[in-house]
Amino acid sequence: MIDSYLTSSVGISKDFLSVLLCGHLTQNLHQLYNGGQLLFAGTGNNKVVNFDTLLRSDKIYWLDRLHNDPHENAFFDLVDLFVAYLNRTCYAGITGYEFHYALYETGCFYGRHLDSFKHNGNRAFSMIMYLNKDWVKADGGELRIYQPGNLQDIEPQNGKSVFFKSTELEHEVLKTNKPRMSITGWLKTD
Ligand SMILES: O=C(O)CCC(=O)C(=O)O
Ligand SMILES: [Fe+2]
Repeated sequence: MIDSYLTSSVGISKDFLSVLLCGHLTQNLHQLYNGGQLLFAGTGNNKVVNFDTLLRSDKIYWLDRLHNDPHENAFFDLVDLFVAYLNRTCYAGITGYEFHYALYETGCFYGRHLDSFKHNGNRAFSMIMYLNKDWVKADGGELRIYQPGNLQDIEPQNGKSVFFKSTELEHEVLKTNKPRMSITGWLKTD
């Protein structure tokens, strides 16, 4: 993931999460969704909310070690290893992170945006991991990344992870034709 990030500014790994862990996390996400625990991403915030609800229609739930969920914790263990490696080899200076599950219902999208705004200024890197078995092109829901003179469309296939600088790359999620699941997060600096 880091190699491809260094060559093209967009890191992609096909198997950052194992198939087994993807299965468990997908199950968690289904349970949270069926239990009504996923909430519209803008809900309950400050004035940023109005802007967000026009732009995005995904539902989210924040992961937390305090949930004591073995699979969420296995996920965080993996992120800890990745962050330690990134800090050691690239002097990235990451001191924290935040991750949420996301579910885009059929017809949902997330318009073109940058992840790092004033209100979440210390987001350094964006990471997205997809939890969608048997995703095909007709399902839509690509992550579209804008680089100067170049559009990159990434299909949200199971286990695939994407990594890029939050302050630099604008991106959007194209309309999905079936429910689309992921874990999205940010590596942060002080
Ligand atoms: O799910 C994706 O592919 C991207 C999500 C995203 O851009 C975000 O949550 O900020
Ligand atoms: Fe984003």
